[in-house]
Amino acid sequence: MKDILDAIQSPDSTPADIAALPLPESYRAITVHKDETEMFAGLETRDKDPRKSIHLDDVPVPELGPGEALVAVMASSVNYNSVWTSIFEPLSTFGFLERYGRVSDLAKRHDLPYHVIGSDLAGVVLRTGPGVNAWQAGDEVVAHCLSVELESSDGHNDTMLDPEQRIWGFETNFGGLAEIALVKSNQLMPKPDHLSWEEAAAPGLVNSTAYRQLVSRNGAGMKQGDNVLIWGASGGLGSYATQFALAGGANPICVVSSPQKAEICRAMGAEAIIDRNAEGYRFWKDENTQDPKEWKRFGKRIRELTGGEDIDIVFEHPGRETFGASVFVTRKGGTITTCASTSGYMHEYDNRYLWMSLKRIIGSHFANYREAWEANRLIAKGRIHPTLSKVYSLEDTGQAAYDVHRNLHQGKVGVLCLAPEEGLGVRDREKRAQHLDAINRFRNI
Ligand SMILES: C/C=C/C(=O)SCCNC(=O)CCNC(=O)[C@H](O)C(C)(C)COP(=O)(O)OP(=O)(O)OC[C@H]1O[C@@H](n2cnc3c(N)ncnc32)[C@H](O)[C@@H]1OP(=O)(O)O
Ligand SMILES: NC(=O)C1=CN([C@@H]2O[C@H](COP(=O)(O)OP(=O)(O)OC[C@H]3O[C@@H](n4cnc5c(N)ncnc54)[C@H](OP(=O)(O)O)[C@@H]3O)[C@@H](O)[C@H]2O)C=CC1
Repeated sequence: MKDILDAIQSPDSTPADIAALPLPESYRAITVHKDETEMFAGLETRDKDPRKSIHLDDVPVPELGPGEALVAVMASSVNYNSVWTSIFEPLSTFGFLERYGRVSDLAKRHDLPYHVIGSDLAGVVLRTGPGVNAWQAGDEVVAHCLSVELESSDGHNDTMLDPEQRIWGFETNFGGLAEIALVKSNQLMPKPDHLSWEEAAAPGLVNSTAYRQLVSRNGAGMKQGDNVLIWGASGGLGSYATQFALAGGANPICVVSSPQKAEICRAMGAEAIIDRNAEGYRFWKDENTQDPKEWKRFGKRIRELTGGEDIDIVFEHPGRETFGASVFVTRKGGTITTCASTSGYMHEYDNRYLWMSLKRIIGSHFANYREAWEANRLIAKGRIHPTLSKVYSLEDTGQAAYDVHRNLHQGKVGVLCLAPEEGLGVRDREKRAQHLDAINRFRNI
């Protein structure tokens, strides 16, 4: 692995040099173990500790198949899906690997007693499989996390609709929180050249998801002037949704839970900010009963911030706790677009406010190939910026996942895999200098 790192870091290395490097037999990877899926049985969700289930193991390098690439991972990032994997909720991800393993002989590689997790990477292509022409050894890349087979016509207009659609590193094995990752070559995209490895690895999953959910016609199709309510506006998804709203001429109404997070939103350029903690909204009176008076108080606050207007688009992901309020505060004909249910997936809302006011709920999930590419292009052009706050070593990934699970983090949390330190991998210093403040906005808060 040292030879690989030396070659990547040497300015004299050619693609042929990288292609000629022998692959190691094994590599260090963040895993969860199949024989531990019951380890948290009986505990409350918040008490399930990713530091106990996440391991750093030496695992064999997987066989490379047609249309695939092996990538030396310089840096990765923690996504909430790795938190779900590590607490075995809502399902153990080993069920996904078993199901994938039944698809073909090649897919059987993924069905193992350990799961190498992680759905983001920035790194360097080491090897490509038969049929890969667009990428070669030595290319500096990021990878989006959409894995599809594309053998059914269902996915030919929108690759997210492929019946064999999976999230790499969550529903497949050999993910990005590791020194080497296995991807389909169609997941590869050029690494933004003004960013370091860890900055480039941070946006992928959440930026692409926010792009489809908010901007794309497959999601809410946001337009100029829209009032967009963004839950968790300084979190992983929200920090990109806020940037898309601002860059697209919309008006983000940012919901956060602390003065520091409010300050981050202000620094991004948002003006309408609600501190849900300071204002003490309690949308649920008890576990089974919502309080419409609280929805109204929340809606009144939104009207104060918008000069009397209601919400055109709600960017939803907290789920059960907020969904009733989200449906209520949306304007006539408006849209609630949801990609998750962090606080619980059995939602409850007053349907009269949906049908009588002709509102729409749109389900959104990651992004198709093209949307992921467009979202990455905006990062590469310096129109949207990474929101990296803190960087951990591969050894400390369990702690990084714990921080995200406990909502102790800001924006995105990075992980160094092969990169020996932060700040490496920047190729275009001039472009970087133009955007330096924005790139560092979330750092060390
Ligand atoms: C990019 C990052 C993203 C994120 O972070 S997202 C957040 C993390 N992700 C999650 O939390 C999602 C985790 N996934 C899940 O919870 C589950 O993945 C689903 C609930 C989405 C699906 O459940 P399942 O059990 O995997 O599949 P079924 O579709 O419920 O299939 C079970 C059986 O039900 C049958 N079935 C499905 N639809 C119908 C129908 N319309 N009518 C009759 N039967 C149906 C199937 O065929 C199958 O059957 P048979 O067990 O016999 O094979
Ligand atoms: N379907 C898909 O493609 C994707 C789904 N997801 C899912 O989306 C969810 C969020 O992911 P991500 O943004 O990366 O996570 P983060 O934890 O980084 O951010 C989520 C933010 O939501 C806010 N929040 C959390 N709980 C609540 C609550 N009960 N009520 C109101 N606000 C809350 C918090 O902000 P604050 O405390 O400041 O209010 C938090 O910072 C996860 O469940 C994840 O699995 C993520 C990416 C893709």
